[in-house]
Amino acid sequence: MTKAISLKKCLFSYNQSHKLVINIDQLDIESGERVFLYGPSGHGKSTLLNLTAGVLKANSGEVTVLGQDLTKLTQSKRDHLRGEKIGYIFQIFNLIPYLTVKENIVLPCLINKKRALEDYDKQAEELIDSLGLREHINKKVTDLSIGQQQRVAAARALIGNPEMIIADEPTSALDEKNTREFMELLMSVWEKKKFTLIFVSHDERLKSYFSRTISLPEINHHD
Ligand SMILES: Nc1ncnc2c1ncn2[C@@H]1O[C@H](COP(=O)(O)OP(=O)(O)OP(=O)(O)O)[C@@H](O)[C@H]1O
Repeated sequence: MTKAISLKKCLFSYNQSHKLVINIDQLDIESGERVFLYGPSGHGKSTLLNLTAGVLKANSGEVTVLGQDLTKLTQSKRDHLRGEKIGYIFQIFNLIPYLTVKENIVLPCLINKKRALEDYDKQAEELIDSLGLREHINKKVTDLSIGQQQRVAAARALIGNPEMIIADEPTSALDEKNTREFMELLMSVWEKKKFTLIFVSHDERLKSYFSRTISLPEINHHD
């Protein structure tokens, strides 16, 4: 199996002279793995996701993501890699309020050519069906419930078949029923596409959906 993510002796602090927020000796995630990353607040979960998505750059060490060492790439090359190969689902959904459900979903294809498959319109339609959004397709996203909005955000992350999906506490605004529905839909799409899935939550009950659990306090020896 090839590695989707490999961190070696990775150190990161928000300010060079201040405390280490990330101090990870080794972390490997295989392509196609579904990984549940959990840990209490402040243990660096979002920081680690931002390092693997190339939003942040490690102070030292190696952060190899989808075959490229991000510590050796410029900000703009890291941005390109993220736009082409990584779908990000946020805690706050970051949808564009004045666009419809479908317009929000196809946005990555308009911004990034490599995400724009020839049949991206067809794929948007398929995701709309898979995620139970058919009756809402032409509504503005602000007219949707919170659970529905998070499914739009998931479809937007999934369009264009990114190799990796990073989800940062995507269920934290959802109630129990919507959380269950969201998890089941995300897993049913994973069954079809087998992308690498890195899912962060402080809610340990969700770990049963994943093939591996990583406890951040066990691997991150931060200050
Ligand atoms: N932009 C920033 N500038 C300086 N320090 C930051 C910044 N973002 C986070 N931190 C600090 O880095 C540490 C890790 O934060 P991070 O958000 O990665 O943790 P987390 O595990 O995701 O927490 P939560 O579960 O509360 O979201 C915290 O001590 C936090 O205060």
